[in-house]
Amino acid sequence: MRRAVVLTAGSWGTVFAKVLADAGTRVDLVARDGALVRAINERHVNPRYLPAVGLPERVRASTEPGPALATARLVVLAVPAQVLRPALAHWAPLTAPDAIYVSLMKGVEAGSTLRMSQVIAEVAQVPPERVAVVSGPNLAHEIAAEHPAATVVASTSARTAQLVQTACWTPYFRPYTSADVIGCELGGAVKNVIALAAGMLAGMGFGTNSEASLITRGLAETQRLGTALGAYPMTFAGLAGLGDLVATCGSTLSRNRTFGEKLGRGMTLGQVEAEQQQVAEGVRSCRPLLAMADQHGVAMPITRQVERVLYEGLPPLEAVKELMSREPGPEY
Ligand SMILES: NC(=O)C1=CN([C@@H]2O[C@H](COP(=O)(O)OP(=O)(O)OC[C@H]3O[C@@H](n4cnc5c(N)ncnc54)[C@H](O)[C@@H]3O)[C@@H](O)[C@H]2O)C=CC1
Ligand SMILES: O=C(CO)COP(=O)(O)O
Repeated sequence: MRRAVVLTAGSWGTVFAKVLADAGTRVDLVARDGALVRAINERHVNPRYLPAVGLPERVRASTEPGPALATARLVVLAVPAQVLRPALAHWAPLTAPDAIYVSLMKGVEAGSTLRMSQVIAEVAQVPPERVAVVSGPNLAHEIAAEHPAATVVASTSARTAQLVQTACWTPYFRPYTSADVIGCELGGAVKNVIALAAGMLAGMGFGTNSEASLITRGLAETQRLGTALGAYPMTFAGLAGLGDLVATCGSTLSRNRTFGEKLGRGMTLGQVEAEQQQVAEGVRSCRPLLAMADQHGVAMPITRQVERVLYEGLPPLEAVKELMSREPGPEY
C-alpha cells in the first residue's frame, strides 16, 4: 500500500490526510500535541480543528515523524508558510531519499520572497521534479464534509503530478494535473490577500457588486504578477486562480476573509491576531508579494492597499476611496 506522511495535523493537513486515506493511502499524521495524537488514534477525530469529522482508521497519528518519514513515498507539508523553513530543516534529514514532497501551503516566504516549492527544493535539497503543489478551491471544512470539489496538482514532472493525483483522487475530491507550479502557487498566495480585502468590504457593509469588482480586479493583478514571473496566463482562469479566489472571497469559512471582515469593522491587526487562532496567510504574504511585484515592475493596487491597512493603520474605507479615485483606464 502507498504510504504518506502529513506534517502537520492542522485543519487542512488533517482533512488532506482523510482524502489520501479515502483514496487508499496509508497515512501517518504528525501532530505536536500528545493529547491530539491520542484523540486521533483512539477516537478518530481531531478535536482541536475538526471535532465533528470522523477520520478513517488508515490515518494514524504520532508526535514522532522519524519512523514514518524513513519509509513514506509522499511527504505532505501543511504548516504556515512562515514556519516551513525551520520545520522542514528538522524533517528533511529524516526523509527517504526518493520521497516526493507535496506542498499544500498558500503563502510566500517573507524576506526571501520564495514560493513554498522553492523553499522545499532549497531546504530539502531535492530537484523540482520531486515537488508537487496542490492548490484549488478547497476550504477544509467542506472537503471534510465530502462536498464535491476539484483541485490542481502541479509539478514540473508530469509523472510526479500524476502520482500525487492518483494518491488523492476520491469520489468527492477531483484533482487535475498541471505543469504550471508558479501559477498555481501564486494563485493560492495572492487570493489570500484579495480575500482579506473581500472581508474588509463585507465588514464595512458593502455588497455583491463591490465583491465581484474586487474579485475580478484582484484576478487581474494576480495574473499580471504571475505572467511576469513565468506562469501560464490560463492558470488564473482555472481552479487554482479564479476557482480559489471565488471560494475564498465568498466564504465565511475562510480565515483570510474572516480576518479582513474584523479589520473592516474597525479592529486593528493586533486585536484580530490576538483573537484568531489559525493562520491567515495573506497577512504575512502580502509584503513579499509586493516586493516581487516591485522587482518586476508590476502594479498590484489592491494588494498595496491591504498592506497599508495591515501595517500603516490606513482605515479600510480610506483604502477603498483611494482605490476608486485612481485615474481611470482601460480594463486590459
Ligand atoms: N484550511 C484550509 O481550508 C486550507 C489551507 N490551506 C493552506 O494550508 C496551510 C496550512 O493551513 P491550515 O492547516 O489550515 O492551518 P492551521 O492553522 O489550521 O494549522 C497549522 C498547523 O501547523 C502547525 N504548526 C504551526 N507552527 C508550527 C511549527 N513551528 N512547526 C511545526 N508545525 C507547526 C500547527 O500545529 C498546525 O498543525 C496554509 O498555507 C493554508 O493557506 C490550503 C488549502 C485549504
Ligand atoms: O485556501 C483555502 C481555500 O481554498 C482556505 O482559505 P483560508 O486560509 O482563508 O481559510
